[in-house]
Amino acid sequence: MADSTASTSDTVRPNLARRGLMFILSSPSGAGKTTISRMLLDADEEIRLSVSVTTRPPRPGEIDGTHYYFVDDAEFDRMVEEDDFYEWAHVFGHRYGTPKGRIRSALKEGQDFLFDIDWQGTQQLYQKDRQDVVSVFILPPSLAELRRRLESRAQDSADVIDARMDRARGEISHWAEYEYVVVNDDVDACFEKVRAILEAERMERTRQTGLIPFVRELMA
Ligand SMILES: Nc1nc2c(ncn2[C@@H]2O[C@H](COP(=O)(O)OP(=O)(O)O)[C@@H](O)[C@H]2O)c(=O)[nH]1
Ligand SMILES: Nc1ncnc2c1ncn2[C@@H]1O[C@H](COP(=O)(O)OP(=O)(O)O)[C@@H](O)[C@H]1O
Repeated sequence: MADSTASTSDTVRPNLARRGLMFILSSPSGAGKTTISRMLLDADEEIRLSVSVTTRPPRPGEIDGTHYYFVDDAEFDRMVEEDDFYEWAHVFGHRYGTPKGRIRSALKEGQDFLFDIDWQGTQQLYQKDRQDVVSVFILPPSLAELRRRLESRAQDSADVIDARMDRARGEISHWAEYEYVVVNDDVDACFEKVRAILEAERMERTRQTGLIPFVRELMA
């Protein structure tokens, strides 16, 4: 996590304090956002996944509390009533939501969060917290390749894959609401591009709260 350890030594690079950011990755289902998210979480210690709550059943290999918090409809209703969500939406006949947790206070301390959420959630986060959001939309190289990936993942029935393909055009139509758009053709190349966006956004001037005292000292 970033902290303010500006050193007086000329040889030590200061690690300036900064606000964390809310890094959103969205894509039509199957384009690869889960894959890219996991690569980013493995490679980068400063970003943490915002684990969503969902009413959809777990897929093989998904762990409760790690990939999602899996709840039933009654529990989701209770959380909505108690205003526990930052945002929530209906997707593919299930409900998905971002629990509030301690996101706001952690952002102030320089913690970055990764959000694997859809365009509806992205719009809600923009409305609530414009300054901290960075949004990336991932496109598949073609619709034929999108179907191939959904089939190769082998976790959905043929009906569910058809439904996801039907929805893909609708999801892609939201591409222009995102700041960055990356085509996921080669997965390593896509990952490097997404990582470069994150690195650049961390250096955005207004996010670097440690700059003012640092520059003041430089000029003193
Ligand atoms: N708005 C919103 N969307 C979410 C949330 N969590 C997941 N989603 C989206 O719900 C959609 C379906 O997710 P999932 O069932 O895991 O299937 P996927 O499309 O293969 O990732 C994806 O577009 C996710 O980005 C959330 O907390 N809020
Ligand atoms: N660039 C790529 N080339 C080939 N296969 C990919 C690529 N990116 C992801 N995949 C595969 O496509 C499938 C869907 O990817 P996933 O990350 O689950 O998508 P999403 O989270 O967007 O639904 C997975 O089996 C994944 O391993």
